[in-house]
Parts: sequence; C-alpha cells; structure tokens
Amino acid sequence: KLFHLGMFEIGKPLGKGKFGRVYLAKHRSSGFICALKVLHKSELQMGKVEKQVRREIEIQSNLAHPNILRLYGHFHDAKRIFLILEFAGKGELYKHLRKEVRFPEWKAAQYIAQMAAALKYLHKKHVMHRDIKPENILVGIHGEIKISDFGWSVHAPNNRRKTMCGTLDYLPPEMIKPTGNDSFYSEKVDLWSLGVLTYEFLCGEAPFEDEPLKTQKRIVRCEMTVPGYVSAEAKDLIKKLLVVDPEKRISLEDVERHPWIIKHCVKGERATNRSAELAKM
Ligand SMILES: COc1cccc(-c2nc(Nc3cc(C)[nH]n3)cc3ccccc23)c1
Repeated sequence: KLFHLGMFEIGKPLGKGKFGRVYLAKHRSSGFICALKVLHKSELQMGKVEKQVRREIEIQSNLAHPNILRLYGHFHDAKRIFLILEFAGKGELYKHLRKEVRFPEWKAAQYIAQMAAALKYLHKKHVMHRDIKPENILVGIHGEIKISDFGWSVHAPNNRRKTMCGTLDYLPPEMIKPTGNDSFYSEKVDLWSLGVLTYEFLCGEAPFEDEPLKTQKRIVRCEMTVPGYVSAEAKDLIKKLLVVDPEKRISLEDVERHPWIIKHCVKGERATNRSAELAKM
C-alpha cells in the first residue's frame, strides 16, 4: 500500500502529528532522504483545515533558510495529500526539552539566535508564523533547529480572528484582547512568542502557564516572574521581548546583538560548548 509509493520508497514511520503521519522516505532515482507527511483529505475536511494546509504549502514551498524546514513539493491522490519535507535527523525539540528539563544557557542562546535569524527571514517576506512553540520546532542532524508546521502562518497584515486550539501559552496580548487602534496585529506577535520560547528553554515551563482563564489574564497583564537561577542577561532579553505593547518589543536585529546572545554565540564560545556537548555523547 503505502510502502511502494511510485517514486518514493517509504521507510519507518517517524510519528504522528495532529493531522497526519510522517514517514522516513527515499526518492528512488536520486537516493535523496526526506520526510513524507501523509494527510487524509477526509480528516482535513472534518477538521476544517484544508485552507490552512493550502496556505502551509503555498508559504513553506517558497521559503529556503537553514532554520526553516524545507517543503520540497507535494502531490495527492484521491484520498491523501503528500508533503515532501526536509528530514530533520534529531526529531522534535520539545522532546529534547522535556528530557533535559531545561536547556543550559549556552544552548538556549544558540537556539534563540537561530530562531531570530529564521524570523528575520520570514518577516522580510512579510510572513508571520504565529505559532512559535517547542512543538513546532525540529532538530537537524548537526543540532541546528528548524521551524516547521506553517499551518498558522499568514502574510501580514492580518486582522482575521482565529479560533485557537491547543495551548494559549504562546499567545500575545494583542491576539487575546485586540485593543482599539491596532485591531491589526503584525509580525510582532512572533517577538512575543520568541520571549515565551526563551523563558521555556531556560525554565522548562512557559511563563504564564496556568489554567486557561488565568493564563489569559496573566498574559494581557504580562504577569510573570523569572526564577533566580536565570542569568541577568537572559532575564533582560526576556523582559525586552515580553512587552504588552507590540511596538515596544525589542527588534530581531537587537535580539541578535543582545549581550546574552553575543556572549554564547561567539565562535570561540561555540567551540568550547560544542566540545562539552560532544563529550556528553
Ligand atoms: C509525534 O512524533 C513525531 C511526529 C512526526 C515526526 C517525528 C520525528 N521526526 C523526525 N524528523 C522529521 C520530521 C519531519 C516532518 N521532518 N523531519 C525525526 C524523528 C526522530 C526520532 C523520533 C521522531 C522523529 C516525531
């Protein structure tokens, strides 16, 4: 059935996402290894997500960046849609985070620097991801991270409200309670999520984690505390990203130049950290 899909040889199932299964696959003629995501049209119709999938394909096919998972192509038969995706050898970042509980500052800083580079690339193309969270990030064979799952990404500006499923933890205030003038929200929503991601990498849980109603209140008031074990530089960056007013959030350029990022992402530093990581293997 599936294992002999014409030009692809299907390998082991990698896992199941919300709407589809992912398999390791090899392109027969070239020997190219990729990940094949199989979506059942019936499931998409029931979940009312066909439009989202079409947008995911349209947006992700036109992106090419080392920290963004490539979508090489897609095809479909009567019942299924197949996405030919880049294969990230080390799987889902959130599984690594749960296993390590929280990342050391040098690793968190390198991941945030890569995220900032990817978001800069996206925003230059006026694409906002809108669903940045550990579950939507994969890890490549060399430990580099790759944003995946563009199901929620759109071309800015966008003032359509979306029924949210899944966690509220990463939602910015302006998506919970649109204030008067800016009923449009912008790419700055990804800056807020980058702040939540930085916090979760360093603390092992999201800053506003609570039961849903309380989470919404804490987000719009930006009520959170950063634990004492987080360095002053890291805390400074989190405070500059988790700002209620989208216009007052630090820019991606300033994230890349932030002392916490510079300190952990300078070449020399990286070498020592890398050897520490290799020693661990
Ligand atoms: C729910 O667990 C899931 C679901 C989907 C994929 C994986 C998974 N994926 C990839 N790589 C990928 C996936 C894609 C779309 N490109 N590269 C690698 C893995 C390695 C070990 C375990 C699991 C893995 C898990």
